[in-house]
Amino acid sequence: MATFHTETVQSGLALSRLHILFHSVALLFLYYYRISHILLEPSFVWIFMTIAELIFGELWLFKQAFRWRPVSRAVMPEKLPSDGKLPALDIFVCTVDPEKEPTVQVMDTVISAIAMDYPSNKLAVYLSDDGGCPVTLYGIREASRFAKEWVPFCRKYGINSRCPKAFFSPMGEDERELLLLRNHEFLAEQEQLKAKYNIMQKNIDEFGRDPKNRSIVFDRPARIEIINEQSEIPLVVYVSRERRPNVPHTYKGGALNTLLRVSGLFSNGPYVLVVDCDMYCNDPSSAKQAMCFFLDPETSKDIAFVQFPQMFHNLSMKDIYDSQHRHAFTTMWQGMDGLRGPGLSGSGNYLSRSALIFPSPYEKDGYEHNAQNKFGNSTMYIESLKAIQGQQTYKTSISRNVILQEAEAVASCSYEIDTNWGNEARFSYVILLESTVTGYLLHCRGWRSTYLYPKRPCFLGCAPTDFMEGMLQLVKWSSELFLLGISKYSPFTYGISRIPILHNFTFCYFTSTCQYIVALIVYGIIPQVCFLKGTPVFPKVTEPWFVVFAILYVSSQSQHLIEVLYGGGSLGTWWDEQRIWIVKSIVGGIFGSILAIKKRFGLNKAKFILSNKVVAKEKFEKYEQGKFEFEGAALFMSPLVGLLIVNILCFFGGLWRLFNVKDFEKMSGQLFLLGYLAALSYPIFEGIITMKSKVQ
Ligand SMILES: O=c1ccn([C@@H]2O[C@H](COP(=O)(O)OP(=O)(O)O[C@H]3O[C@H](CO)[C@@H](O)[C@H](O)[C@H]3O)[C@@H](O)[C@H]2O)c(=O)[nH]1
Ligand SMILES: [Mn+2]
Repeated sequence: MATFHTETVQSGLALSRLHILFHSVALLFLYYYRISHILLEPSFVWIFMTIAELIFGELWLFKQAFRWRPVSRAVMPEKLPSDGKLPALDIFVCTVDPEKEPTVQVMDTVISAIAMDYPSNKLAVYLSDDGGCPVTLYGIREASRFAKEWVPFCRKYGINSRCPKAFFSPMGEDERELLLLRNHEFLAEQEQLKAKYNIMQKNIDEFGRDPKNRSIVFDRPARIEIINEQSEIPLVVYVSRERRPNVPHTYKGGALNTLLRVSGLFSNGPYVLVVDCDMYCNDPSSAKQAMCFFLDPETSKDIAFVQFPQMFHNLSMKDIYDSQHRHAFTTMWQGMDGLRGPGLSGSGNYLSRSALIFPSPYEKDGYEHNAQNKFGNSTMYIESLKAIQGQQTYKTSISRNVILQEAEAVASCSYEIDTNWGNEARFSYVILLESTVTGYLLHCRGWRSTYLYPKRPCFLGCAPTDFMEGMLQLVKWSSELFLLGISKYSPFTYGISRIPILHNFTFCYFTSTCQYIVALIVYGIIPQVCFLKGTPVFPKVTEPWFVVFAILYVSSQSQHLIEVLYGGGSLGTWWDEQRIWIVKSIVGGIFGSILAIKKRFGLNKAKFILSNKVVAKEKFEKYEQGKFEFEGAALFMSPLVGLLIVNILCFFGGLWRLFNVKDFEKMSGQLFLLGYLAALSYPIFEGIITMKSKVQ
C-alpha cells in the first residue's frame, strides 16, 4: 500500500471490456462480409471501402488500450514529512517571442511559480528566454521585485490564486470576498498590492514599446543573471542560451536541456517542474501533491514524472474547436495511467532529475563511464550529478562568479556537440514535440509516470481559440507524430520490445492518427458518389448483414456518448466533438502528413511553430458564441470544403434519384450516412458562408 496516495480503478471495467469483445466480434463479421463479397465479385469500390474499414478497425483496436484499465488518483499531502525534510525543486519556465507571448503574461506565470507553496530555500525558478529579448530580462527583474511583496501577502492570507492577474480578475472574486469578510486589514493591503501590480505591468509595457526591446536576437552570446538570491523568496535566475544562425537551435527541448545544466550548477533540485510561459500555477499546493508520488516508499523508485492535465482559462462554454482536448486529458491520460503512466504533455509536469539522467530505474550509475561524452565537458556539471545519485551533497562553496561563468559555458550553443544530449537522453530532439518523445523514451527505458487530475486545476494556460491557430498547432503535432512513427524510435519497431504491449498500443495510436485521413477520404467520397449513381456500398436494410453495420455505428457512438457524459459533458458536447474530430482528422491528416513527408526528405526545414497567445477580440467573440470562424484558414479548409460539396451535391442529387427509382432498401445505409454528415457539418457550412460574405 502506498503511503501518500491512493489509486481507484474506474468503475464499470468488466462492462467496458465486454464491450471491447462485443465490438471486436462485430468488426470480424464486417470484415468477413466485405472480403467474401470481394472474392465473389471484386470491385474497386468494395476494395476501397474495406481498406477504410480496416484502418478504422486498426485505430479502434489501439484505442482500446486506453479503456483497458483507467484509474484516478488522490493524494494525501498532509501526511508528507515536514517542510524541512522536503527535497529541493527547480521550476523551469520557457518563453521566446514577446509578440506572441506578451511579457506581462509570462511574468504572471513566473510570479505564480515563485509563489508556490514550498519552502523558499528549497525552490528555484528559472526563466529561459529563447528570444534573448531585453523586455524579458527587464520583465523578470520587475516581477521578482513585485514577488517580494506578493509572496508574503499570499502566505499571510493563505491565498490559493497566486497568479496576480487571476487573483485580481473576476476569477479571484470569490476568494477576495471571503478574505475580506475574515480580515480587516486585507482590503488596504490588497489595494496596495494591486496598485503595485499595475505599476509593474505599466513599466513592462512601456519598456516593451520600443521595438528594439521586444525583438528576438538571433545572434547572441549566452546571458545568465541571478535576479534574486535573498531568502524571503526563492532563487530566481534568468537564462538566455547562446544562439548563432549557423548552429541548430533545437527549440524548447534545447532550452530545457540548457536549464537542466544551468540549474544543476546553482540549485540542483532533484525534481523539476516544467511550465509553458502561458501556463500559470493555479494551485500552490501542486508541488506537494506531486511529492506524494516521488517521496512515497512504494512508488519513488521508478516514477519519472507526475503529469497534471493541461487546462485552460480562456475557453467558452461551447468550446466548438475542442481546444481543451477533452478526450486526451480525461480518457486517454487516465487510461495510460492505469497501464504504466501517461505521456508527457510538456507543461504542468514534475520530473525527477535522475530519470532524465540515468539510463533506467535499475541502472543509476550510467554517468561515471564516459561522462564527458555523455554530458559534455563541464566537470562542475558532472560533479553535480553525484548529488542526484545521493553519493555526496553538492558543495555550494564555490563562488557565485565562478558558477556564473561555468553556467554561461554550459549554455553555449556548441556545448552539446558530440555528446548524448538530445538523442535518447535528457530532453530528446528526435521530433520537435520534445515532451511527447521524451516521455515515450522514458517509458522505453522502464520508467513509469503518473497522472493527477485534482478538482482544482493546478495549471491554467491559454489554448488557441482561433481556428487558424488551432489548425497550425494541430498540423505541427500530427506531422511530428507521423515522423516519430517512421523514425528509428517508432513504437512499431523500437517501443514494441521495450514497452508492455497494451501501453505500447497507446503510442502506436498517437503515431498512426494520420492514417484516419485515408479512411475518411474513402468514406467521404465513395458512398456519396455511389449514392448519386444508385450503387449500394452497404447491405440492404432487410438483410441481416445490415445489422452488423448498424451495431458497429451505434456501438462506437454510444461508447463516445458514455465517455462524454461520464466526464460531465452534455449531448451537445458529444455532437460537437464528432464534427471537430472529423475536421481535425482531415486537416491534421492531409497537412500533417504532407509536412512530415517534406521534412523527411529535407524539403522543409524543421521549424517549431510557436502558438500565438494573443487572440484578436473579434475572433474571440465569435468563438464565445460557438460560431465557426475560418478567417485566414482557407488553405486548411479547402479539402474539407471539397468533401462537403461532394456530400451535399450527392445527397440532393441522390435523393432525387431515390424518389424516382424508389430503391430505398438498397440505399438506406448511404442515405443515413450522407444525411448524418450533412447535419453534422451544418455549422461549418454557416461559417463558410459568413466568411465569404465578409470578403466581398
Ligand atoms: O524555440 C522555442 C519554441 C518554444 N518554446 C517554448 O515552448 C513552449 C510551448 O510552445 P507553444 O508554441 O505554446 O506550443 P504548444 O503547441 O501550444 O504546446 C504544446 O506542445 C509543445 C510541443 O510538444 C510542448 O512543448 C508544450 O509544452 C505543449 O503545451 C512555450 O512556452 C514557448 O515559449 C521555447 O522555449 N523555445
Ligand atoms: Mn501553448
